[in-house]
Amino acid sequence: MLKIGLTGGIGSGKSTVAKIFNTLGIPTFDADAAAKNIMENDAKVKAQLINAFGKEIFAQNLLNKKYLAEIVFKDAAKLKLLNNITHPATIEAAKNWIDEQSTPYVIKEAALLFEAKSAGDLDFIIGVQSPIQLRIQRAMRRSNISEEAVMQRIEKQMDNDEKMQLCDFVILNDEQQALLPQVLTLNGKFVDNAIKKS
Ligand SMILES: CC(C)(COP(=O)(O)OP(=O)(O)OC[C@H]1O[C@@H](n2cnc3c(N)ncnc32)[C@H](O)[C@@H]1O)[C@@H](O)C(=O)NCCC(=O)NCCS
Ligand SMILES: Nc1ncnc2c1ncn2[C@@H]1O[C@H](COP(=O)(O)OP(=O)(O)OP(=O)(O)O)[C@@H](O)[C@H]1O
Repeated sequence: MLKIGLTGGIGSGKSTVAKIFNTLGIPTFDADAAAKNIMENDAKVKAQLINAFGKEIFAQNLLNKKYLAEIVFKDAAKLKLLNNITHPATIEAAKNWIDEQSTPYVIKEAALLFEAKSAGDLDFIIGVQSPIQLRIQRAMRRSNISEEAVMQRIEKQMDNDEKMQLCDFVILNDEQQALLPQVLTLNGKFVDNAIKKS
């Protein structure tokens, strides 16, 4: 089975592209959602988080995302501490999930594939590219945060041009080019490749 990574900066449209693959019957793993699930439900991770950031980051067992985001995206050392707690468990969850799938290929969607050094296990990586102004507007609207807060996150991610150069394929999500034909072309390539590999 082929393992395909799907990455891109904040607001680039990764989840939107992942949904299209999903409608074609391709299973997709969402690393952001998995990380949140682990943070709220894995007792060991939860204890490490409380130890690092205080019990205030949980309210009635739910992660107070706004509060935690305000702490970590302002402070590189605290973000590193958070990443060191969440990334190994999320990478492990992705591996376990991939082992359970049986389609010709699967998609792992993660904003930080390269930053978290989890790209090595994948056969191909798709990057989703969007103009920076669109990304900022989408992220502001989607998460109800300020432009400054979006910029703080962008500064913590790998330079976008560098990220796209590391990808095998790039999908352009500029709201001019249609996404579906781009996804269908890649789907054809991956199915062919999976057949050759088997
Ligand atoms: C800090 C948290 C609580 C903020 O939650 P919030 O709902 O506001 O954002 P969400 O998780 O939906 O992320 C939105 C986008 O922010 C960016 N982002 C998230 N975490 C990080 C990070 N550690 N470093 C850089 N950018 C990040 C990504 O582009 C992501 O797609 C949350 O992002 C988190 O728990 N992050 C740590 C886990 C993690 O690394 N997730 C990403 C796995 S790829
Ligand atoms: N082509 C598009 N046309 C219209 N809206 C779009 C398009 N692509 C993305 N969006 C919107 O922009 C927002 C961000 O998109 P999406 O969640 O897919 O990005 P993402 O890369 O997964 O973001 P993040 O890293 O911030 O989680 C969403 O509200 C989505 O509906």
